[in-house]
Amino acid sequence: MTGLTARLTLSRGTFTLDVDLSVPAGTVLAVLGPNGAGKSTLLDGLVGLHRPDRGAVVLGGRDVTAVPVHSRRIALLAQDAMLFPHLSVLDNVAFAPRSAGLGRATARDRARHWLSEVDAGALADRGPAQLSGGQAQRVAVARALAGEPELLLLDEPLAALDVDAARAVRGLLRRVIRAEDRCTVLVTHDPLDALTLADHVVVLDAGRVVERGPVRDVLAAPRTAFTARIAGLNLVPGTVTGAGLRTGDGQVIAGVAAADAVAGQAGVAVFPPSAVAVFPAGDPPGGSPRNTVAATVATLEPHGPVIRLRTAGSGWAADLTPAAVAELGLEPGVPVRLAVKAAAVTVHPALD
Ligand SMILES: Nc1ncnc2c1ncn2[C@@H]1O[C@H](COP(=O)(O)OP(=O)(O)OP(=O)(O)O)[C@@H](O)[C@H]1O
Repeated sequence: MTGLTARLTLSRGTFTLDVDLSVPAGTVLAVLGPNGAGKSTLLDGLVGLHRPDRGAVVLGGRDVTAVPVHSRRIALLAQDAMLFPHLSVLDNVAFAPRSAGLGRATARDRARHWLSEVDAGALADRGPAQLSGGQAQRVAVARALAGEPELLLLDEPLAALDVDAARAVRGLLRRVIRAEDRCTVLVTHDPLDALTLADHVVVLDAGRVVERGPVRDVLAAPRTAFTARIAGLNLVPGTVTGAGLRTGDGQVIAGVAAADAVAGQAGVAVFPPSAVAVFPAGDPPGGSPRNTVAATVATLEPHGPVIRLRTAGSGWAADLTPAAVAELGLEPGVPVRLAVKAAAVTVHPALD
């Protein structure tokens, strides 16, 4: 197969990473996971900074497991641009083709091409110290691509940028990272990056892949609490019933079952915080059929234009307007009743 296939078992102290993945050429795989899940360790294993205890990294049909880092045709774009401070922007970008043996003039031509691809042609003669964070990251993208890697690794490439610069570089990456003869692995904390940049996603937890699939499928129907949280969704585990789901403590949540949910088997009820209404404690809401649960406000945090309330007890999240927060007198410790309409809840089979 062209593209990347990797089976890696490698240890770091008491931590073990044990994953297999494949990234067809021309596609982008996002890697999501909580802190300490093993995302950096995975990248180190792919780059060759860490020899696996077992397994193999096969890139474009070549087994590169024993190939030194610099000969693997892999480029890494990290959170910080890490440009060489003593070289001009142009020579930073020309560095990889120079290292690959191209003459100075040809390498510079290629660097100019990539700088223009990332809309940074006008920066060619500047030094790295004269660039904004967003400009430096643009140049770093050009530098990564100028080496014509078979595998491009992106390690939280937008994490150090402010919102506007992140948006611009995300758009740029969308435009340039996909190429027929290259595959890309993107490590990110942001589901938006996965949604906008990647075809497939794997979710790592404690060194193992706990979810994988097309990005939209995984984020729309997360099967683990971590994915539900980063996708911004509520997720309640339990057992699938004819009418929805029964939780471990006997609560029944009415919902719409996905086609592959089987009554009696493990499942998860999934619903967005925007579908959760908040009422004063003990005030049962009327109207259409709703699931209600007693809870206590744990945190209130701005989430775009709304306030995201998280509760202790049920752990559900709800989105409210600042006016509603004021009107209900919500603050940590206040008891509330949460309600979600059955029609807003979908029940999916769980992994285990
Ligand atoms: N040099 C090391 N020696 C021993 N253990 C390590 C070393 N580096 C990392 N670890 C451990 O390996 C595990 C995975 O770490 P890793 O950095 O790969 O996670 P991550 O998913 O990239 O986390 P983050 O999102 O915080 O960057 C963690 O438990 C970490 O403590």
